[in-house]
Amino acid sequence: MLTTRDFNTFNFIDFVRQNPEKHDRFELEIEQGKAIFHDVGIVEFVPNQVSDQFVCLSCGVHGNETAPMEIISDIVRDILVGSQALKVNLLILLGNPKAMLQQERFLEFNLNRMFNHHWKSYLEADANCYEALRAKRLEEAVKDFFDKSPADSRRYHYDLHTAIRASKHQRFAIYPYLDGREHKVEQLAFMQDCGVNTVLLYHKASSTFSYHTSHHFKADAFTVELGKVKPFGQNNREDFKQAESCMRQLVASNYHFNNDRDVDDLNLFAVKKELLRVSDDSHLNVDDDLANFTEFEQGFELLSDPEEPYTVESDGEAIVFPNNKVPIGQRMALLVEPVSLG
Ligand SMILES: O=C(O)CCC(=O)N[C@@H](CCC(=O)O)C(=O)O
Ligand SMILES: [Zn+2]
Repeated sequence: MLTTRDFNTFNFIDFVRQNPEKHDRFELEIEQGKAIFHDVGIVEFVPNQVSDQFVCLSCGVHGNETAPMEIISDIVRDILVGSQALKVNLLILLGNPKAMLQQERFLEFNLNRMFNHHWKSYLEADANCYEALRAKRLEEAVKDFFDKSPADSRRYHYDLHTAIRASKHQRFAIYPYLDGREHKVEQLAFMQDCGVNTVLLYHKASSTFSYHTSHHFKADAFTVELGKVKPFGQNNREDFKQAESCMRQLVASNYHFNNDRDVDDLNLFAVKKELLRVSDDSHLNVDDDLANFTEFEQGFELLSDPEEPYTVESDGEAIVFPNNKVPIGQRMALLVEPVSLG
């Protein structure tokens, strides 16, 4: 149990490390409101003054993506201490505690392919599947949180990640499919302010966390890739300064979303095609360390497969998230092309 004395030295990552399985729910009165420790890696902050903003910040959905966890841990400590203003309803999530303990992307299955209720089929196959149980728990947590938000309130979810490999665009975000709703200039401008100069517009429903909250709660949601995967303690926090500062402004209700902003400098891409593993023989003909957004020339056989190979159709098609180590049926890469806002 925590006491006020511990706040200055509180480290959210260590706290999760010490209680990776389960802990009882407990509440703390803090100067700025209330902190509710619902479960492992699930903390809600309720500000003293009623707010119509409901912000969810998640990190560690992949256990080896350490920089966002370090940032969120510092924000949690500073709210507890009182040096970070708390003016919004805030839900903090550390996605995959057990994978975090091992600094692995996941234990058995990719947690970020289990949202939008996809965990159900994994639980049917194995009732103890850790990642499926965790996806279910995280879905409950965001539901309980956003269900408290009145219809006319603002809901946000930024799911913070780092990518496996380098990227031609150092920071980029995925704007999940909006089921026909319009992309918001204010959100793209927020990404720009976070130091994210590239946004990928997703083309269909998916099983990611950001699509889940966007779809079910109409949250303004993004998966944000803030840099490259590194072990704990080896992240250069300067590289993440802009994003951290924007998240802190959001929590303090000091960030002003503006739909009149100019986002012409942003690189926008749309998904042209998802390359799926269709058989054991599916193989991407790229180096493991190929940078995200690398472009290819027409005619290059990018994906070899006896049944469904893929040859680049036009110059300039670029690849994002290439991964030869995914199970059959999952995406091996995204093929993207530049677009402008319609
Ligand atoms: O670097 C990689 O190959 C993967 C980085 C990562 O974890 N990306 C997310 C993107 C989620 C989305 O499409 O919104 C993921 O693959 O889960
Ligand atoms: Zn990730």
